[in-house]
Amino acid sequence: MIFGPPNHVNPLGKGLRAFSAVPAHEKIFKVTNAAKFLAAAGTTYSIPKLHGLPEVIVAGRANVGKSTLLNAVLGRRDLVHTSSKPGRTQSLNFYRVGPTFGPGKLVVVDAPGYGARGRPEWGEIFDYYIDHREQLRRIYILLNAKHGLNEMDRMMLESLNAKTHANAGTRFSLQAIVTKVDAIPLEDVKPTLAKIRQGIWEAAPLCLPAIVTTAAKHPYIGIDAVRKSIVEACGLQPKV
Ligand SMILES: Nc1nc2c(ncn2[C@@H]2O[C@H](COP(=O)(O)OP(=O)(O)OP(=O)(O)O)[C@@H](O)[C@H]2O)c(=O)[nH]1
Ligand SMILES: [Mg+2]
Repeated sequence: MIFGPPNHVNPLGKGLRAFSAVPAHEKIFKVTNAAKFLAAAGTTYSIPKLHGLPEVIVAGRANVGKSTLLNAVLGRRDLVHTSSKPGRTQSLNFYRVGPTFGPGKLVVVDAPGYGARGRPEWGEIFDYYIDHREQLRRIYILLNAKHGLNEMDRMMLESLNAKTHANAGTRFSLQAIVTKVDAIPLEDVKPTLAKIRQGIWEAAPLCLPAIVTTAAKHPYIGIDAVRKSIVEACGLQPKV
C-alpha cells in the first residue's frame, strides 16, 4: 500500500502522528524543556554574539514581573532570579530555549528594570542592545495591571514605537504584556485593561495587542499565548 496502513492498526504511526501534531511552541518550550542560561552582559562589550539565533527581550519597569514571567514561559521555577525588591536583575541575561540538537532554537533575554529604581548604565546597555542587535525579533514591554501606565512607561512606549517605525518592522516588532492581572479585583479587570490598552495605543500605535498574564503562581494566565507569540516572532512557526 503506497500510503501505508491506517493509523488505527499501527500504534507507532499513531504516536508519530500525535507528536507531529504538537504545536511548535509546545515542542520548543515544553516537550524539550531545555532552557539554559547562556550569559549575562553588564556592559555593551560583554553582549554575547550567540551565532545569530533569533532573539526576543522583555523590558519594563523594575518589579513589573519580567523575570517571573520568563520562568513561567521557560517552564522553570527559578532559572531566572526574581525578588520582591525592585532592581533584582542588573544585566542583560540570555537564555537559550529549544532542542539541544537540530533546529528550533531561540534566545530570550531578561533585562534590568527602567524607572525610578533603574540605573543610567542599565538604560545605556538596553539602548545599545536595541539599536545594534541584528537577531532581535521582538521587544516585549511589560506593564503592571495594578499600577497602569506611568510617565516612564509612556516615554518607553513612545521611544520603542519610534524605533519600530524607523525599521518599518523589518528588524523587530513591539508587543505589550500586562502582568499581575491576579492582583486586581475581578470587577476591575475589564475597565483596567481597557484603560491600559488605550494608553498603549496613544503612546505606541505600532504595538501589537497586549497579552494579559499571571505568572507568579498557578493558575497561570496567558503563558501559552506568550510562548506562541515568541515562536511566531522568531519565525519558528511551521508554514501552513
Ligand atoms: N501577584 C503577582 N505577583 C507577581 C507576578 N509576577 C511577578 N510577581 C511578583 O512581583 C515581584 C517582582 O517580580 P520579578 O519577576 O522579580 O520582577 P522584575 O520585573 O524582574 O524586577 P527587576 O528585575 O527588579 O526589574 C516578585 O515578588 C514576584 O513574585 C504575577 O503575575 N502576579
Ligand atoms: Mg528581574
